[in-house]
Amino acid sequence: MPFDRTIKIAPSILSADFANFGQEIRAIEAQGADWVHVDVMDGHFVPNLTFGPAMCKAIRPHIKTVMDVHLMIAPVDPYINAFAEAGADVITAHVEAGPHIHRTLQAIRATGKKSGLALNPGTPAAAAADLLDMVDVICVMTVNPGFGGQKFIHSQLDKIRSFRKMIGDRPIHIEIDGGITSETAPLVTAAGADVLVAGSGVFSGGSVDKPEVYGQNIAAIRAAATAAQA
Ligand SMILES: O=C(CO)[C@H](O)[C@H](O)COP(=O)(O)O
Ligand SMILES: [Fe+2]
Repeated sequence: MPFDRTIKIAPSILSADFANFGQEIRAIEAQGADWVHVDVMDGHFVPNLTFGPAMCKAIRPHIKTVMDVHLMIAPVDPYINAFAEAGADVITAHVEAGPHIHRTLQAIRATGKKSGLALNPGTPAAAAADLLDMVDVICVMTVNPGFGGQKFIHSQLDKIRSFRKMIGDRPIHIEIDGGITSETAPLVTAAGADVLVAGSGVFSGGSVDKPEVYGQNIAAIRAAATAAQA
């Protein structure tokens, strides 16, 4: 996974057809997805339940790009090896998920995978300041985690700008998760983001029988994002 800051679109399969993940993943990749974002929820850290490592392992052979696993679970540490073995390329944990996030990031790095650190909307950028040497991806949540299709929280733009300054020229992606559309994409890339997760923004209106809609949605988000990139 070589580092560069060209805009990457990471469709979240939370908005895909759950009975058809293999075909859905092949469709979004054929239509231009750069990463595939997988939202793991435990019904405890967030008020929703989705997938575990077995599901990640089952979909892995369908992913040719990057498997970006967003863990919304607490505790995290007992499950890191399972998600690494399931084939994740990026494993992201939440700073709010426990008292020992530095240990969690060490454990992710020890698997040889890229480490991600996610922050809820109520958590300031400063919470990550002493962790940047342990992090490959900062994930700024622009919705409260737990559900797709929520409205973008504009107050997070200042946090993205703070991270852009804090990171400087370190090889750390700034990923934005929640409420990304072709309207909100330019706001976040102007503020400094380079990886854009989009669930409803990519999947709405399309299907495996109408994959060109995924392509149009991805292209519209990418064009708006790229034109505004800081
Ligand atoms: O982590 C998430 C929710 O907790 C999802 O990745 C995110 O909400 C994507 O969905 P949408 O683009 O529809 O907001
Ligand atoms: Fe996510």
